[in-house]
Amino acid sequence: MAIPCAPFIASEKLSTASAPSLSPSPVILSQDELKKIAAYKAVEFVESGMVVGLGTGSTAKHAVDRIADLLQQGKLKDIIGIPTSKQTHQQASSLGIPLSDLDSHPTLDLAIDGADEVDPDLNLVKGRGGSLLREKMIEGAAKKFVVIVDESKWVPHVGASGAMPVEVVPFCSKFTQDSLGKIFEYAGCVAKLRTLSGEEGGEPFVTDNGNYIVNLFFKSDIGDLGAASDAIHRLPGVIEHGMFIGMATAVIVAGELGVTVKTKS
Ligand SMILES: O=C(CO)[C@H](O)[C@H](O)COP(=O)(O)O
Repeated sequence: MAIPCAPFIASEKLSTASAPSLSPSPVILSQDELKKIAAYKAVEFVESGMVVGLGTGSTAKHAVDRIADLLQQGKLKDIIGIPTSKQTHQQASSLGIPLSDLDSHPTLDLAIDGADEVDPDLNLVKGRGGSLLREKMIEGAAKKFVVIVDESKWVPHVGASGAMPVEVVPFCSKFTQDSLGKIFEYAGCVAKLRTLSGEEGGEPFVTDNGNYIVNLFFKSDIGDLGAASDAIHRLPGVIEHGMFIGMATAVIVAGELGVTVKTKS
């Protein structure tokens, strides 16, 4: 594994400014504080001169803020950020991070992003924020992809905690939705078009690329992820799915007991 792990201490204690020194009662950190801790740890991997993929979502937002702070303090220089969504583009440009894209920078040194699920093999579900296509393109082009999560994202298998999103073309999306459901009938799949309101029949959510999202909900483990991925890709109406199989170089997990880094063995 190329990623250096020395800066990480497995189960390292979290430092909390507000923790009373001799108090036996534990300090309960909010989920957002845990996300921030994981994000700040990941930014320790960013070095001056790097081209860095900037993820999307509430965890990645902390990493973008941190990179901007370090640039402002002069502790980082000459960073080029590649944003994975319009939302992140907006955040990073408002903070003064120089930005580019994959056309101009086809190889990234590092990408940092959150995830919706992480399984024991470090396979991910991403895209519940709707940005899975750009995330997969950009993070797939990175030499190292560091995933930042709080401990609630650990799952025993992909799809265990909720939706696995699939980006589809708007043309006859009902047909594609039904076809996706049929592929995973064996796992009790329910396929639902993502709507702005979250209500069935509502106005569809539209991605940054002008497409729709079909959320797949599984009642049981879908099994072989490679086979599942191939089956989804064979459907012509599909653009991309939210399973990030074997893509993570490292996963930084912040929990009540500390920060751990998981790498593929
Ligand atoms: O894949 C994503 C967006 O498309 C996000 O990384 C994922 O949804 C995690 O979000 P958060 O950090 O807000 O929990």
